[in-house]
Amino acid sequence: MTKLSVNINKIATLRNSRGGNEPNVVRFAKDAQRFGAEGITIHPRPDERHIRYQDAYDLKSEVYTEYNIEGNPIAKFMDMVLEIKPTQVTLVPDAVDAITSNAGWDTIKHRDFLVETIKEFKNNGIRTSIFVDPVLKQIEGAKETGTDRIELYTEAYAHQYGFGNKDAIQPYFECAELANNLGLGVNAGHDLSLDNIRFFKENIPGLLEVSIGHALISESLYLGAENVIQMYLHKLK
Ligand SMILES: CC(=O)[C@@H](O)[C@H](O)COP(=O)(O)O
Ligand SMILES: NCC(=O)COP(=O)(O)O
Repeated sequence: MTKLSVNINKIATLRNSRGGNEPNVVRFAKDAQRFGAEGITIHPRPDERHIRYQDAYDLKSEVYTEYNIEGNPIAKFMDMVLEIKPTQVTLVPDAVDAITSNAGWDTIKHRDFLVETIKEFKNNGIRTSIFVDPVLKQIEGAKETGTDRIELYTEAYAHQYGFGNKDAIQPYFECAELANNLGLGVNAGHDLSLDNIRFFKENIPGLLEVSIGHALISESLYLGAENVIQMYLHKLK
C-alpha cells in the first residue's frame, strides 16, 4: 500500500501573500485528512517563506495521520523536530536560498554527518528518511547511514514523463528494487501529479509513501481538494 501524504506548503504560501490567516493551514490539514489523506507533509525553510516554524507546532495536535517534516537539518530545524516528534523526518540537503528542492544527498560524502543526525532522530523515536537522487551508489550509501527510508527525488521522472519518455522510470525502478533488497523503505516525491502518479506507482516496487504538494494544490483549484485527494487515492490503489 502506498500512502498519500499531502504537502501543505503551498497553502502557507497563499496565506503569507496577504498576511492574516487565510487560507488556514491547520484547517486545510484537518480537511485533507478528512478527505482521505494518510499523512501531512510540511517543509519549513529557513526564511519561512511558506510554512513557518510556528505552523509546525500548531499542526502537531491536529495531524492524527502521519506527520512528516522535511528539511535541511540545521540546528534550528533539528531542535524543532526533536521537540515536536513527528512520525517521520525527511532530511533534504537544500541550500538556504533554494527556490525548491533540487538535489538529493550525496550519501557517500556526507556519510558521517548523516549517521550522527539520523542516530539522534531515531534515538528520539522519529522515523527517518533521506532525499536521494535515483542513483544506485547513493542508495548503497543511504543504507550505510542507518536511515529507515529513502525518498526518491522524482523531479527528473516527472519532467521526462511529461515529454512522453516513460523510460525515465528505469533508474527509479532499479533504485527501489535495491532499496527493498537492502531493507530500506521507499518513499518518493517532487513534482508528482495526477498525470504521472499512476505509472510511477505501478512501476515502483514497495512504494510506501508519496508526498505531493505543488501539483495537488494546483489541481485542487480546478477540481476541489476533496475530489483531488480521492483521485490520488484511487490512482495509488
Ligand atoms: C523535498 C521535496 O521535494 C519537497 O519537500 C519540496 O521541496 C517542497 O518544497 P517547496 O514547497 O519549498 O517547493
Ligand atoms: N517530498 C516532496 C513533497 O513533499 C512535495 O513536493 P511537490 O509535490 O511540492 O513537488
